[in-house]
Amino acid sequence: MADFYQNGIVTTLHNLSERPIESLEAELVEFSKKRPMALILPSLFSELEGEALPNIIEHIAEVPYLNEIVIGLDRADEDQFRHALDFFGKLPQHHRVLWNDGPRLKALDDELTQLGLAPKEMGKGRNVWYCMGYILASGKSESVALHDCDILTYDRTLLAKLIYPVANPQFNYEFCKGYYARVANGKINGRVSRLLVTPLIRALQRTCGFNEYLQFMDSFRYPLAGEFSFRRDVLNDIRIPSDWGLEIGVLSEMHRNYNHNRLCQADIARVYDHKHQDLSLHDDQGGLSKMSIDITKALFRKLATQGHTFSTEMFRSIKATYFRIALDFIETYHNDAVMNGLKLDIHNEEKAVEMFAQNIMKAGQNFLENPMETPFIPSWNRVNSAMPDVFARLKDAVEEDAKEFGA
Ligand SMILES: O=C(O)[C@H](O)COP(=O)(O)O
Repeated sequence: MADFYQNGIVTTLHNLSERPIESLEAELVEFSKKRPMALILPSLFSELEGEALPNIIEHIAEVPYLNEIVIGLDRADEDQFRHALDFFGKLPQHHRVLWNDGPRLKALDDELTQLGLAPKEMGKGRNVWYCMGYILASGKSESVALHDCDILTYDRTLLAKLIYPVANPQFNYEFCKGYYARVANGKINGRVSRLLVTPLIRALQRTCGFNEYLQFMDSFRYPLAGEFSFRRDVLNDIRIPSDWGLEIGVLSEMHRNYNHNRLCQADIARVYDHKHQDLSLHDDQGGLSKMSIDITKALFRKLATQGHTFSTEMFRSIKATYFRIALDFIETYHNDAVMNGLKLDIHNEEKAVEMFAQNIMKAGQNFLENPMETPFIPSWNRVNSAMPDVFARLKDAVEEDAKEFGA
């Protein structure tokens, strides 16, 4: 039986019973009358050809409570977009595919670039941002869930549990973050979450002194989960990073905009596995190496907005403190694995920690050299005030694409 502890400052909604999916969904269908629901799927074209997404779509096709599905499609040419329309055409729910590389959405993006309002980097953050804009533009949904398209262990229970906290009209949550055990195929995964994020937050708590934001971040059981849900009004004011700091950035924005009692996390899956990226030991522009630098910079930036000052010496002591804590964590994870009959390769874990430690210095140096650099995409409120017809235009572009390229 799962635990029921509330160890952090954010409410945790656990999996305390094996509640049948039919019973959860029956409730969600009732909720949807008061709070219509949407799902955002940020996807790469390559994921349509992978192992995970076809199964995800089969499951979603069975979901009875969704009012709309918004798919953000990245890295697709015209033929691939046509194929994507066909692929997602299996969904019986109302859905739209945002062809982010198509001429219509590109033209809008170019205009936003001229106003200095477009995302500066390609990637998931940009994709999610346009999907959020589309949800605001369509104005049809009140509660919105978002999850990755590379989940190998997908089951529609994940979606039901993810959206439930923001869908139940008796609950007051504005935002819910998903969590799950990252154990699959006899191994403990989640290298960046386990070996960078948690030990770095603990190291920052030691070096920067008590900080409520760090306590807040430490409350999340899986801070890098790509699954979260929110009420529609969250979308107006959120600023999201376009780099790998997306998940951390979303949590930081929730901390800035809402009281803790409006936020929660929920246990959404018994098992979870996704596509694993390379550690990328020798190239800090790719894989988990780039991810770790972006995440570390996101944490430094947020602390700087809270009045913390940083210097090379400070980063050195953060790195040393991190390193000690992370090595102790490896022992903890190892013992946990052994007791459960799982595998944990200590050598690989230490290699990852050594690289993350170096990347903390790189992120720090980068922060000192470019203190004003920000990967944040402007909020939709700001974009709407600079371009008052932006929502109508975004919606029209998507509709026109659907008309022109659909079957
Ligand atoms: O969640 C994480 O820590 C990263 O996405 C890496 O996950 P992995 O180690 O399971 O590939």
